[in-house]
Amino acid sequence: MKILVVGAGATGGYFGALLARAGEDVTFLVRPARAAALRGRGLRVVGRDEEWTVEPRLVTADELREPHEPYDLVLLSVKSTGLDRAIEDVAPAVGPDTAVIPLLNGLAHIDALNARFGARAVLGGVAKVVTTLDGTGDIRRLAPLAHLAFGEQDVRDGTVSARVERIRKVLEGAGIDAPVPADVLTAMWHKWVFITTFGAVTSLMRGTVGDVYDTPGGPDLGPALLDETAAVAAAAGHPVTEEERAATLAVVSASGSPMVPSLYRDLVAGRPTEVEHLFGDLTARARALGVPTPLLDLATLHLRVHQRRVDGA
Ligand SMILES: NC(=O)C1=CN([C@@H]2O[C@H](COP(=O)(O)OP(=O)(O)OC[C@H]3O[C@@H](n4cnc5c(N)ncnc54)[C@H](OP(=O)(O)O)[C@@H]3O)[C@@H](O)[C@H]2O)C=CC1
Ligand SMILES: CC(C)(CO)C(=O)C(=O)O
Repeated sequence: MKILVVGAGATGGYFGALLARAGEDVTFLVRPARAAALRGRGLRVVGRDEEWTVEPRLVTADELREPHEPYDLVLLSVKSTGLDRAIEDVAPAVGPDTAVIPLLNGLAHIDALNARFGARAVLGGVAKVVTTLDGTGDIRRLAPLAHLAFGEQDVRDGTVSARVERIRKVLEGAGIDAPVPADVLTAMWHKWVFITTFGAVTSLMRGTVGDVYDTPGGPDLGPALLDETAAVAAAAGHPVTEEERAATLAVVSASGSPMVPSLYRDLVAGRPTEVEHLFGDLTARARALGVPTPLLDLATLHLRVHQRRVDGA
């Protein structure tokens, strides 16, 4: 299977490195600065008990415009802020039989991808990894998750298509946990509920889960935010199960927990965040559905003020 990973950052770099290490035919679409860094030191993954490097095959957008065989699978792993550019850059790689799996959190990218490539090409995807790019460009693995749930967008009953089965085998062969949910769009909604709850708790309070939870009044914030995010999902037709609710609460209600999401890491590092994709979109949908979300609105405003500063406005 010919695989193109768009972006060799925290998520794409990690999944792509696992696939390359397993001997799969993987190429990374990267921009020139990342290409130069990767040519110099390889694609290195470091974690608590691991340190390994693959020599990645690289292609830039200009090179991808040269004639080539279409790819079978594209893993799209850019941040939402780079989505429009990435869609244009990857377009020459997408042929009539190419499957595109996005790893982004949120949901709006599905519409953008459908509009550009047609809904048949685009699968839903939910990535659960805890990775970050460190100052040297290495992929730093912060927790032992390597999970990529995916499936056909129009399936609601867990039916596994032939191409999904083929892709699942390849992912699992590389050590990636690759379940096919009954309804991948619902799974994406539920990850969105989780990440906005977790993102709002930590970003609004500028602290880890433990910092917030261990402060008087702090334990109330996670459940209150989850009530709002889950209410939007339910109104949109994707109610969160009790089990998922409990799983999210367990993450945001943990004394001493050092956990933060990638959104928080971007915020405190002064980088752009995915505020519009994750929070702007969710609160707009809440308005349209008539669901009040005062805490989410506050988190959105907080992140927008940061974004305005980053943009130099
Ligand atoms: N980090 C995590 O633990 C998780 C993140 N996610 C989600 O995954 C998505 C990706 O996040 P993450 O991997 O952390 O982001 P990163 O910023 O670490 O990686 C994105 C990479 O995409 C590259 N890129 C951007 N535009 C292009 C382009 N046009 N062509 C080629 N490369 C491009 C960037 O490279 P350059 O150096 O050129 O800017 C960067 O290396 C987000 O939506 C995030 O919310 C989901 C689960 C976990
Ligand atoms: C919380 C986590 C790590 C789960 O995959 C995530 O999606 C993020 O940090 O953006």
